[in-house]
Amino acid sequence: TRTSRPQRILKAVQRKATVGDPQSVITAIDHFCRHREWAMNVGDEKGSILDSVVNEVSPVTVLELGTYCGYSTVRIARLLPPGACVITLEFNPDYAAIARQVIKWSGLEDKVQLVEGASGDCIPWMKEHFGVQAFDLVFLDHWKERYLPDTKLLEECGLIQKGTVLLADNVICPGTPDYLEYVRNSPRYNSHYYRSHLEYTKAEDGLEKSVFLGY
Ligand SMILES: Cc1ncnc2c1ncn2[C@@H]1O[C@H](/C=C/CNC(=O)c2cc(-c3ccc(F)cc3)cc(O)c2O)[C@@H](O)[C@H]1O
Ligand SMILES: [Mg+2]
Repeated sequence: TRTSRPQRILKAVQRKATVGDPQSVITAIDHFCRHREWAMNVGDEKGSILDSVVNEVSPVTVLELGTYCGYSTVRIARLLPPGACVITLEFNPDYAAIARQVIKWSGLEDKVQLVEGASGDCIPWMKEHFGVQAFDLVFLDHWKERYLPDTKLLEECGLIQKGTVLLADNVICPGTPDYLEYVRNSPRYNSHYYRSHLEYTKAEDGLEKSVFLGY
């Protein structure tokens, strides 16, 4: 096919959503992915759980690993008060370009810093480049085998401190067994599994919320 799936998702947003209205962007993507073409957005069901965790944490600085088309970036940013922001990492330049347009369409560009690069390369620069002390919330939704190494890297860089909340997508499907084992068995995390479904399907999936308890 001439266009990519992310390009078709952006077209659906430009056709169906209202500029400056984040909810209409979310609704347009969910409708397209449910009725036209499945895509790996966190989706509406798990997205509502993400919303509730964002509202509970009311974070000032959020880190998202894996922007893709920016669907969860918009979900998170729309709930942030003035002065709060989400830094989202994406190493695929084509996806990053689409996500920038989706985020712009939603009118939330002032609350979002999209960084093009691999998480393993960017995380060590977070403090220096963005003046981040520690993240209040980290949403993990990138390559599943990167969840654990990046969590350890965030710990080593002092970007996870007492009270930081990690929220991980897809802990059942596709699954992140080594990450789950780590956060569930570590005495330094308090973990909770939110049972749900794989986006736009009836398959089981869920989000794991892990609160760092400090050293
Ligand atoms: C180290 C590094 N640094 C920066 N960006 C990175 C990065 N590693 C990946 N990225 C970026 O993040 C997104 C990748 C997301 C990976 N997500 C999934 O694979 C995924 C898959 C499913 C799924 C479930 C059942 C199926 F049958 C098929 C697929 C559902 C999901 O929700 C997923 O998230 C993508 O935009 C990629 O470029
Ligand atoms: Mg996912």
